Amino acid sequence: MLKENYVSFEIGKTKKIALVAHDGKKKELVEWCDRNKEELSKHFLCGTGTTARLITERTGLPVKGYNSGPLGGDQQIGAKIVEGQIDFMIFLWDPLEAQPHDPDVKALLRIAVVYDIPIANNLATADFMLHSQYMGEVYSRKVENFNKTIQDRVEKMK
Ligand SMILES: O=C(CO)COP(=O)(O)O
Repeated sequence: MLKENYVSFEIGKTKKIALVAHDGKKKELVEWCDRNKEELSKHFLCGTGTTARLITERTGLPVKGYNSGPLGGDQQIGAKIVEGQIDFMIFLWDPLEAQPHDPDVKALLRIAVVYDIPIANNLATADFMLHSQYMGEVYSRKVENFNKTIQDRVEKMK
């Protein structure tokens, strides 16, 4: 039963990492990326517009930039998660500052949980993730089998 409701996704050794930080946390994330640029350079990096630009300027690492968060960047990253294009995310959201796009922030965090994406919301977690043995291995994460869910729902509606 459990088996048919879940499908597993294989993640290669090169991870696709999303990097996002609110304004009050950007300096922290940029400095963390600089300290860890050797490890990060082994992976594919992307991020919301301003965060991506600042990381590239400081570290020289290529970071594919989406729109700025308040202009839809969080949603673009959420869509990439749904498409299987992101393996894990470092998202330093600011617990002390209200955001105009709070619904987008929530949506991104929610969809990352739905798709079993590891998420670091602070640098301590980011450190643990980056130094995990799984970084150098192929890893399988399990997500609900959405085709099965749709099929079950369609059956119920009949
Ligand atoms: O607002 C953000 C995440 O919610 C981040 O967007 P920027 O990187 O464009 O500032």
